[in-house]
Amino acid sequence: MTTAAIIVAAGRGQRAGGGTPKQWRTLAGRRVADWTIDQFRGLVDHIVLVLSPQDAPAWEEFGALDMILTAGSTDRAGSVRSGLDALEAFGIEKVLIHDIARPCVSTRVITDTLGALDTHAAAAPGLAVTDALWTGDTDLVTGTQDRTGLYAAQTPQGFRYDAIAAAHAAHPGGSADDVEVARAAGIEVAIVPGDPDNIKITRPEDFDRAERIMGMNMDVRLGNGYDVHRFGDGDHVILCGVKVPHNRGLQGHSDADVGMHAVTDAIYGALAQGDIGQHFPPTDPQWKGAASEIFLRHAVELAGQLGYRISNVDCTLVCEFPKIGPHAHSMRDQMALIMDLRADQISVKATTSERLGFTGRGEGIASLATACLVKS
Ligand SMILES: Nc1ccn([C@@H]2O[C@H](COP(=O)(O)OP(=O)(O)OP(=O)(O)O)[C@@H](O)[C@H]2O)c(=O)n1
Ligand SMILES: C[C@](O)(CO)[C@H](O)COP(=O)(O)O
Repeated sequence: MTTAAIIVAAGRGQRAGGGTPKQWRTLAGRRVADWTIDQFRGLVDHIVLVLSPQDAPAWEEFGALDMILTAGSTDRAGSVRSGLDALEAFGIEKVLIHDIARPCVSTRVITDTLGALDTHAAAAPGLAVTDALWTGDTDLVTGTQDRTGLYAAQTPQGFRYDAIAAAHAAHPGGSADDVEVARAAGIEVAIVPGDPDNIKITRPEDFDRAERIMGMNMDVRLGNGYDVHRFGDGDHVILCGVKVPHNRGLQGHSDADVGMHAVTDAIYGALAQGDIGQHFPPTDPQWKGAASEIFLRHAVELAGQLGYRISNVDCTLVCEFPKIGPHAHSMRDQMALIMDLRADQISVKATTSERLGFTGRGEGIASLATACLVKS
């Protein structure tokens, strides 16, 4: 079934204060929007980001990524409708609708909601109300409200695409959420277990709460990689995916890209998934002369499959020659492309070993790398 997530991000975040709309403010080192969007990557086929026409930098930035962008409206329901319209030609069967302001949403909540659509026309996470409920007038309690059968509604709310698109088109407006729109059209909505951590950033103090939740749930992994290749005949070396002219070549079973091998091993190391030789044995003739980006792509894919996001990578090449400095930026950009990361998440640097040891004598090149992976 073709799936999509519509992430509504056109609100102005008035109640959160702070001047800048809450989705563009920083939470635990990254913008709220980045956390939220990343949670849906790999779980759905398409992501639609609904943006305000006022947020010009976001249009430019996210337009360069693999997302569908569309303009939101002055109310949430209008923004959702715009997201649904943007998906019209994509043959979507299941669609999730999520607030950008819920960055702590877990993979479990997303997959449960999506999974419930196998047997239900609509499903959404809800939390049974456990606190007593009062009615009040300014600072006085005026009564107690029966909490039986009451739930706090969360997102993502999931629907069969055709049904929710028709329901929104027919709705007069003024809905609290998409479940209300669906129910008004006679669609039955199943409740999947919500998550107390799936808070919506609404007021200023919610930023601290969300940061605490993220800190508690975050699994940060570090891995290191080390590799050496000796020089042999040749007129160039391949380092971090870039061909560098040199009076020697590097010897190896593959293309001997010592830098990329160290980075690949650092990722496998962080995942506790062995090393490059285990995944691509040097005894296997199919890897003879292979481009090392095959290995790096595999490690990156494995990280994604295991639910990790690569936060950053740092790679150091150790050699007297060739000089790395003039090529370091191209190496960084090439690895960013292969790993689908931003350039500022990758560092490629070099050092000599002061003419000491095998690298100092020009017998080969060594490389060290560190990778930081995060699961939240
Ligand atoms: N015209 C709107 C209003 C809201 N939203 C989105 O709907 C979600 C939930 O709304 P809310 O928390 O009310 O966000 P804001 O409208 O931004 O906040 P406020 O009401 O405090 O201004 C948010 O992800 C928000 O960006 C939207 O896309 N378009
Ligand atoms: C859709 C929603 O997140 C469900 O809880 C919520 O209703 C939207 O936010 P608002 O604060 O009600 O605008």
